[in-house]
Amino acid sequence: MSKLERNWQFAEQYPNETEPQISARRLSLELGIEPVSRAIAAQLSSLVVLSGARAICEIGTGVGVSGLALLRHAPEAVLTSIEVEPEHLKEARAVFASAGIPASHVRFIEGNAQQVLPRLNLASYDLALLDADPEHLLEYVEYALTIVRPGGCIVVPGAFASGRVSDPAARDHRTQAVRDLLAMVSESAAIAPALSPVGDGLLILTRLSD
Ligand SMILES: C[S@@+](CC[C@H](N)C(=O)[O-])C[C@H]1O[C@@H](n2cnc3c(N)ncnc32)[C@H](O)[C@@H]1O
Repeated sequence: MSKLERNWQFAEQYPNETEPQISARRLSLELGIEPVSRAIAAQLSSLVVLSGARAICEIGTGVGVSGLALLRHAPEAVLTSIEVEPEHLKEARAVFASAGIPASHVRFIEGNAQQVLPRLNLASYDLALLDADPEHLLEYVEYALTIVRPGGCIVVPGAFASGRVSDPAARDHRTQAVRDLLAMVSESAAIAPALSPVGDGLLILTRLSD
C-alpha cells in the first residue's frame, strides 16, 4: 500500500460515528445501497456547521446515512430529502425516528429528482447534497444552482467516479458526465469549486453572489 493510500485509509477510519449512524450504515450495506463514506459523512457534518446551513436539500436519501450526518450537529436545520425508491424511504423514516430526529426537521419527498427538483423554491437552500443517479449529474447541478442561495453550496460525493475520472482510458457515460461537470464548474465565474480526495472524491461548489 502506498503512503497516499495509507493516508486515505487513515482518514476514512478516523471519524467517530454515533450509534444511529453506525446502525444506518450497516443497514445500508446490507440492503446494497452505497452510503457516503465515514470521512465524507464527517465532512458533511462539518460543512453544515461551518456554513450555518439551516435549509438543506438532499437527492438520494438511501436509508439516511448522509441525512444523519447532515443533521448531526445542526439541531435547528431542516432537511428535504428526495428518494425515488419507496422501500428506501420506508427504511429511512424508521432510521430517523429511532435516531430521535423530530419529524418537523425532515421532509421526505418520494419521487424522481428530475421531476422533484424543478418544483422546489428558488434560492431557498443553504446546502444541497447530490448523491443519486450520477448519469444526470450535470442536470442536477444546474437545478441545484437555482435552489441554492448565493453563498450556499452544492456537495457531490463520488466525484472520482470510482477512480475512473483520472483514467484517460475510461470513457463510460458516468465518468464522462463527471468530467463534463468538472470542466463546466472550473470555467464558471459563478461557482467556486473545490475537489477533495476524501472517499471517492468530494466536490464542493459554492455559488458565488450574483
Ligand atoms: C448512493 S445511494 C444514496 C445514499 C445516501 N445518500 C446515504 O449516504 O445513505 C443513491 C440513492 O439515490 C436513489 N436514486 C437513484 N436515482 C434517483 C433519482 N433519479 N431521484 C431520486 N433518487 C434516486 C437510489 O434509490 C438510492 O437510494
